[in-house]
Amino acid sequence: MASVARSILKKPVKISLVQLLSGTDKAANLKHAASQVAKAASGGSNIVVLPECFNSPYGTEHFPKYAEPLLPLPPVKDQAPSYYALSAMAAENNVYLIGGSIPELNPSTKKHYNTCLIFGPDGALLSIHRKTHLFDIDIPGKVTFRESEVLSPGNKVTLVDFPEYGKIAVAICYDIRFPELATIAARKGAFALIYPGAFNLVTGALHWKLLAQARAVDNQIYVGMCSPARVLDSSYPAWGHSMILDPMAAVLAEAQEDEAIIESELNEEKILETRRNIPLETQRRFDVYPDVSAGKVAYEEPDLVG
Ligand SMILES: NC(=O)CC(=O)C(=O)O
Repeated sequence: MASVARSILKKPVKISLVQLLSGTDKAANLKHAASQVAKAASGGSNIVVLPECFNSPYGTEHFPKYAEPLLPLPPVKDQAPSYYALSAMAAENNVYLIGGSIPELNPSTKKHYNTCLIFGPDGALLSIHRKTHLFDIDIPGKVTFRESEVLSPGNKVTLVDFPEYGKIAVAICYDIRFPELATIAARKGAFALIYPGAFNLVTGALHWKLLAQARAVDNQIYVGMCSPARVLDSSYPAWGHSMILDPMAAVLAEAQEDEAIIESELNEEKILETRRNIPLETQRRFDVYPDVSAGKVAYEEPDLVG
């Protein structure tokens, strides 16, 4: 039997997911995001989450046009308006901000990424997650998408320490389909898995809630999935239905398709109770499936920040 890191949530924390309505005007998107983050914070949230590609439309044709150079950190102010807008949103509202994602350009390699920036309440950058599994699918006649035509993948599991509360794993959208990433983060002590994500009307209807519940029930921790609001006349209408689930995979809060802010309070007792009642962590049989735990984990690699 294997021992695992306990999930630690030092004190209850209120989290808000902003299901944001974005359009084609980046400056307007940033301004609107700032007003919605302020609204979420004024309701008492300590952690606020924005959706995938909150500053731009979602689509391979849009990524290069909206991309900002972030490296070397800190980025040049007038080239990275989204970075500085997110930092200001966190500082002005005294919240931790999981800044959805933005298209990123690495100016030296010319590679593009789908990148989440995470800021602390003082406005300092805490971590960066680049979407690790690119969304390349083809369901004939329904949905075809090839992020890899434009984007490069990130290469790590991102576990962010929020010193007052504990650790949160952050990944983006298609990353949720890979349970290994979530399980590694949970074993390293995360109390929540947060996924900014933009599923579509085909896969959203089939898999969005299923995957959220699967990751919660696999790992017995909180899960949050934060979508853009649905814009039916856009090239990629998002599924919406941002949701927060508890460690038993019960839905605590769910948006519909329109812009909305959903919130929940997370506490450690619910994690511990779930793990007491269904004690998966002491029942695992790594002697039967040792390869699952033996892989080299890129989480150990240096983060871009720090
Ligand atoms: N947009 C994504 O990255 C993922 C998605 O829509 C899906 O997995 O389905």
